[in-house]
Formats: sequence, structure tokens, C-alpha cells
Amino acid sequence: MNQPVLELINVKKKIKNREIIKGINITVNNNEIFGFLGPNGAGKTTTLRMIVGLIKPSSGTIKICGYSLKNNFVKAMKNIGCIIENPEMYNYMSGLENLMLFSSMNSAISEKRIREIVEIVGLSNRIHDRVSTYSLGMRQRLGIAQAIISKPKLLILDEPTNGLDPSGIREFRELLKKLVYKENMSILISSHILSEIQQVCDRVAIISNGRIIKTDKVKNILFDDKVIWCLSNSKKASTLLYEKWNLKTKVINNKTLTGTIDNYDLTTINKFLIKNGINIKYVQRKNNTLEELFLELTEGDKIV
Ligand SMILES: Nc1ncnc2c1ncn2[C@@H]1O[C@H](COP(=O)(O)OP(=O)(O)OP(=O)(O)O)[C@@H](O)[C@H]1O
Repeated sequence: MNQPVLELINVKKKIKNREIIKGINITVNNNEIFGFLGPNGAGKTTTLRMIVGLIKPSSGTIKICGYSLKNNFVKAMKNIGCIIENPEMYNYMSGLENLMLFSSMNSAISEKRIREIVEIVGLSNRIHDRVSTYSLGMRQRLGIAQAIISKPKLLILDEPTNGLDPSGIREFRELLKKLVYKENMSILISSHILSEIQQVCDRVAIISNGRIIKTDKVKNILFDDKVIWCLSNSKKASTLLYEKWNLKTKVINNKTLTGTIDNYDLTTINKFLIKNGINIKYVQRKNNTLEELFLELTEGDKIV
């Protein structure tokens, strides 16, 4: 059965009489990396804290693998692994000792599973070294090993690449993709860094001021066929395109025109313009970035 691993239905949260989360709906499916994107203060951490049971919603329903947090807390929580704040580690112990200590609290975790997870997170070479000698990226991976050692269906990560260098971020991205197919799980990842979400997530929800303002597949959001023409007479070209195909374009200046061509064929459009006396210097296809989208949707809330 294709039951969502996570469902938020009209979830609201009031803190000190202020509505921080204003009725949000989110569904995360099986084997999906889902990005939760928004500027500082939008409500990401508050939402994640509700999902992992650290705080309660004021109203609405949260279900994990079909279990409601309110009515079936223990069963729901068994399906979640998370890193909300920095993972707590014993620095004077090795990575392996940390994992063994953590696993001793759960008799179902075998030594074989510990070895398996160390391999998956790519720490085999350093697992006997003290955690105090680990880089931030290695600590992060050990934290993930700890969070998913008991095979949850959903891993939740709050701004996980904060402080990582570019190569650490790249390795981290690869690890997340690997987890989805090797561990057969889903990942919910919050971030205010657009490029991070863009490259790793299947779908995103954009939150601004406690409201979800857009949920869609990343590829739908990014590839909307924007075109920029640099040509001899933009006004005339714009009129021609409108008369021929009802295609709306925007005249930027005498020589520059932009527009979204949807399903039209760009070569056909260009041939038509040339045939009608327009000289084309160059044509550039432009994919919308999440940043542009975000600015359009929120009219300027800060996000990087
Ligand atoms: N315990 C609290 N008491 C009062 N206000 C709070 C509390 N927790 C959160 N808020 C407010 O709720 C809003 C959302 O905060 P939240 O931490 O969820 O945002 P965020 O999207 O995670 O931002 P950041 O990326 O900065 O962590 C903010 O305006 C914050 O000040």
C-alpha cells in the first residue's frame, strides 16, 4: 500500500498568543526526498519540532506511517529518525563506541546492523578513531548513522549542511540519495539554502510567515521555459508573436524581449521572427531558480 510516511493536516501552532504556524498541509511519500524551504523565522523548526513530538500542535493532525502522533505516539515515533539540533556525541569515545552505546538502549539492533550502517554512511575507515578527531561532515554522518540505525521510514534533518564546506555538502547530498534506495526510506530536509534543496530534493514545500505558499516537484518549479531574445526590434517581435500564437512576451528594452514559451517550439518561433524581418543576435533559455520563484511568491522575504 502506498501510504504516505508523513501527513500534516491543517496543523496550527500558537505560541504566546501568536499564531506561528497557520494551518499547514504537507505529505511526504515513500522513497522521496522532500525539501522544506523558507527564510529565517518562517516556521521550519517549529514545524519539525511538532513532527518529532518535542512540542504539540495547537490544532490539526500529524500522522507518521498512518499513526497519529496524538493517539499513537510510540508507534508513530518508531518510524522517525531525526537530527533537529546538533547530534550529541561522546567526543572521547570512538564513532563505533558511540553507536554501540546508543544501540545498547535498543536490543533489536545487532552488531551486523551497526557494521552495515557504518558502511552506508561511509565511516568504515575512521570508525575506530575518537569522535574528537572527526570533521564536521564526519560527525554529521555519524549523527545520521545514529538516527537511522533502527531503520525508521522517515529521516528528518533541520538545516543539516550549516557549517559544512562545499565538498562536505556534496558528499552529504550523495549520502542522502544513497539512503533513500539502500535503506528504503524518505527524508524531510529543511533549509534556507536554495541550491541545496534544488539539487537533492524530489519535491519542495515553500513556507513563508507560517504558511505553505507552494508545494511542487522541483523539476516543475525550475523548468518553465523562460526565453530571452536579443534582437533587432523587440516591440515588433512582441506584436508578431502575439498576433501569430497569442504568445505574451515582455519588452525589456528596444533590443531585448523575454517570455515563457510553454509548449511552443523555439526553432519554429525563431524562424517565424526571421522570416518577418527580425534579426536575432542570440536566444537564451533561462530556467527559473528557486530563488527567483521565492522572490516572486513572497515579494522579497530574505532567502539565499
Ligand atoms: N518558544 C517560542 N516563543 C516565542 N516565539 C517563538 C518560539 N519559537 C519560535 N518562535 C517564533 O516563531 C517564528 C518561527 O520560528 P522558527 O524557528 O520555526 O523559524 P525557522 O523557519 O526555523 O527559522 P530559522 O531558519 O531562523 O531557524 C519566529 O518568528 C520565532 O521567533
